[in-house]
Amino acid sequence: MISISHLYFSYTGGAPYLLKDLSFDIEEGSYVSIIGMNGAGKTTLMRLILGFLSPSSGGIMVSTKAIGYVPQTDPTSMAGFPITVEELLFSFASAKGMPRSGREEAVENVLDAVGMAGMKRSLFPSLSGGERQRVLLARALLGENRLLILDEPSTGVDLKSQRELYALLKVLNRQRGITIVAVEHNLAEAIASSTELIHLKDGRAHICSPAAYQEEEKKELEPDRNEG
Ligand SMILES: Nc1ncnc2c1ncn2[C@@H]1O[C@H](COP(=O)(O)OP(=O)(O)OP(=O)(O)O)[C@@H](O)[C@H]1O
Repeated sequence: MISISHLYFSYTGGAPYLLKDLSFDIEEGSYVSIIGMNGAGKTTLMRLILGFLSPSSGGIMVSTKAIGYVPQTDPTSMAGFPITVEELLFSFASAKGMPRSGREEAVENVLDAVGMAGMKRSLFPSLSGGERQRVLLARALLGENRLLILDEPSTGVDLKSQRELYALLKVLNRQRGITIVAVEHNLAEAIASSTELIHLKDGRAHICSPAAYQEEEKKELEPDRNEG
């Protein structure tokens, strides 16, 4: 679904590169979390995949245009803009050029999918962090999107709502076959939810299963038994 080949990127256009010679594929139906230290380039890689940035060299191929993007929720945004959940989704459906006749059903369906149908008349700014995140997820699902790209989905979401949110993402991935790519600070959830991890370190990408990642981390923490 996404194929990255010998990708180099720097914000200055030349060396030193933030991302160096990245090559990997993200298969349809996978749930991939991009992890790494602050400043490792996670958001940059996500923006490259979304096409908001262009590689310095190398290529990125994304085989679908049906991409839903879930940005980080900002609790202060839209505070003075009293739009209801339903209105927010209608305006997005309309901006996407979705035919008027199908909009109501499409909005109902995506709100159902994220468990927010009962709150469609609520004002968006009055919702909790977790509820807002669900509405943004619903918005990203409009138009039968098959690829969801999320930027730190648990930011501003309390622990209980985080658990619900990741359970929902897993259902969308495992049961509906939606491919998920998430920039993730929440390592525990990344390990529990993902089928693969992309670990960015020193400009390189290490692709591994969550189990292999945990094994590697354990080895790094263990004292070297052969020493002494
Ligand atoms: N528009 C920009 N122009 C120049 N440098 C930038 C720009 N955006 C990010 N950077 C720099 O690129 C590096 C990687 O940033 P990026 O946001 O991709 O990292 P990250 O892994 O997402 O970090 P974090 O975990 O802190 O969110 C950082 O050193 C950052 O300062």
